[in-house]
Amino acid sequence: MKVGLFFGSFNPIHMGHLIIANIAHQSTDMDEVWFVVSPQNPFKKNNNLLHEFDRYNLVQAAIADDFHFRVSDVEFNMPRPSYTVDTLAVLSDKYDHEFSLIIGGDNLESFKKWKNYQVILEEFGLVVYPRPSSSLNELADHPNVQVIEAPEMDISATLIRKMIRADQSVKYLVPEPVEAQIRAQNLFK
Ligand SMILES: Nc1ncnc2c1ncn2[C@@H]1O[C@H](COP(=O)(O)OP(=O)(O)OP(=O)(O)O)[C@@H](O)[C@H]1O
Ligand SMILES: O=C(O)c1ccc[n+]([C@@H]2O[C@H](COP(=O)([O-])O)[C@@H](O)[C@H]2O)c1
Repeated sequence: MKVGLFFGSFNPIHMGHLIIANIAHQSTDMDEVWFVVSPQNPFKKNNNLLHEFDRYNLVQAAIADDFHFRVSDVEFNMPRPSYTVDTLAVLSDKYDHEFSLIIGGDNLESFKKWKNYQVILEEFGLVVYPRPSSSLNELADHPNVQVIEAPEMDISATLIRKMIRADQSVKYLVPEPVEAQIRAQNLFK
C-alpha cells in the first residue's frame, strides 16, 4: 500500500490541513494519508502547545468519517524534538508500506536543513504543494519529487488559537466535531 505522510503539530488541525490531505490523495497514487502528530517540531517553540494526546484526539475527530485518512502517534514514544527521518525509519520497520512525505513549498525551500534530507529524498520521496510566498527550488526537479496543484489558503493554527482566545467562532475553519471538542474541553483558553 502507498501512504502519504502529513507531519505537523496540528495545534489544532484545521481545514487547510484537510483540504491539502484530500488533494494529495486525489492527485497521486497514494492509497491513504496518515496525519503524524509531532509532539515537538524541531523548528518551533512550544508556547501554547496543547498536550499531544489532545491534539491527537482533535485529528481523530476531524478524520473519523474518512476511511482514506488515519492519525499516527508514532512520535509520542520517540526522542524530542521529532526528526522526520527517524520517524520514517521506525514506520518502515513496522509496516510493509511505501511511504512518501506531503510537504508545502515553504518546507521544500528549507528542506536541505532537515536532518539527513538526502535519505528522505532518495528512499521515500516528496509530494509538494504550493504555499503562499514560497517558490520551488531545484529539488522540485528530483525524480522522487512530485509537485501537485492545490489552492493556497491563508489559514493557520495560530489564527485559530487567537480567535478562540478572543471568544470568536472558528466555524468553517475547523470541522464541526473539532470545534465541539475544543468548546467542550475549553481548549486554547
Ligand atoms: N493553510 C495551509 N495550507 C497548506 N498547508 C498548511 C496550511 N497550514 C499548515 N500547513 C502545513 O501543514 C503542516 C502542519 O502544519 P502545522 O501543524 O505546523 O500547522 P500551522 O497551521 O502552520 O500551525 P501554526 O500556525 O501553529 O504554526 C505544515 O507542513 C504546514 O506547512
Ligand atoms: O526532521 C527535521 O529535521 C525536520 C525539520 C523541520 C520540520 N520537520 C517536521 O515537519 C513537520 C512540519 O513542519 P512545519 O515547520 O511546517 O510545521 C513537523 O512535523 C516537523 O517535525 C522535521
